[in-house]
Amino acid sequence: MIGILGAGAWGTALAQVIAQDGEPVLLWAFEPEVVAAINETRRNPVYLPDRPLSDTIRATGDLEALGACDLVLVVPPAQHLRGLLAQVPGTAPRILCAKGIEAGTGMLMSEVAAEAAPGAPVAVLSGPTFAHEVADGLPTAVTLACEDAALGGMLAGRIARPGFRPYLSDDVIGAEIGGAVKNVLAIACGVVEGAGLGQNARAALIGRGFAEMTRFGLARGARSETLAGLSGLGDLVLTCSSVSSRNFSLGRGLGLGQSAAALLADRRTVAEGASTAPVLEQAAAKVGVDMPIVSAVCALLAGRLGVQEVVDRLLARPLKSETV
Ligand SMILES: NC(=O)c1ccc[n+]([C@@H]2O[C@H](COP(=O)([O-])OP(=O)(O)OC[C@H]3O[C@@H](n4cnc5c(N)ncnc54)[C@H](O)[C@@H]3O)[C@@H](O)[C@H]2O)c1
Ligand SMILES: O=P(O)(O)OC[C@H](O)CO
Repeated sequence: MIGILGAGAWGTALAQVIAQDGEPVLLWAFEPEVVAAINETRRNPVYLPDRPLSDTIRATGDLEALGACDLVLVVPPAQHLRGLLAQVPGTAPRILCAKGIEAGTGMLMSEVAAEAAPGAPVAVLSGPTFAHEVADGLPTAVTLACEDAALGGMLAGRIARPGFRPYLSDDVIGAEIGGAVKNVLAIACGVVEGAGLGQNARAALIGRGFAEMTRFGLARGARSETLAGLSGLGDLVLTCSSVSSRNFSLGRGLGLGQSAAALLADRRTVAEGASTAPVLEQAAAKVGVDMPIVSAVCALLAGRLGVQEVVDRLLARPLKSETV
């Protein structure tokens, strides 16, 4: 049986994909009301409303119950991954689906998992995947990265479905960096939208943001073809183009003049870029990588600079070569 840790929009959508052919899925939810709603109404009204769920999905609030699963998809917000994963017994493979960098440690999710769940092999699932589209069965392709090619192939076979196509990679760090960095860049693109800076500016941010992602990724040992693939450029384009992205929507609010504190207060859904941005800025400085767009997002989120100041500063930087 496949277990899923986290019944937000993404964990619930993944449960629905996997259960579509009748495979049993055990879905752990943090909130008791979500557990009850899924089991009693076949819906997740909090995080994925209006999508009927398969009868073979059973929800639980007991993390230890995931120990009975032969594969666990790990889908909580990045900042909760360590504490939750440490409570799941056993050494069954874990597929890490959260996109972010841990605050305080600067660790990628695979590095956190190595500490929190030693002995359990890990893979990373990342790519352009709006949960509501996946839950609706629309065609989706993802990167599934695993250092052990044989295990990766086995895991791909376990989760592939007719409309859900994993592409294999052995570049775990590359897949993680693409997913974490694009969330921060999506905030920047949302700012462009909210402030009415135009489509040229949005395309420039995607292009130069990808240069930042590539510089940082290469410095951390990622491969350029991974960053140019589904989990990097693919997800960057998706998330920088639509208010379906929570990160883009957060940026749009900043661009409209709202404060980050007001935008982040009381929200139940996660915008991972907000917590990843400052730790990414620190991690980049540590490896000597310049990430001016990421730094601009940090300044906006912290309220140190306004939108116009950030734009002026980015445009006033010394002229330079386009190459990464
Ligand atoms: N939603 C998507 O389209 C999507 C797609 C791909 C990847 N992801 C990634 O998946 C991860 C989960 O995102 P999501 O969209 O499913 O979440 P969500 O925004 O839909 O829901 C928030 C989640 O946080 C959990 N949560 C809140 N407080 C908690 C606490 N104190 N302890 C533990 N859990 C708590 C909730 O139970 C819920 O599962 C993120 O890293 C996100 O970047 C999301
Ligand atoms: O809504 P966002 O910004 O968290 O993006 C969701 C997914 O990561 C898109 O691939």
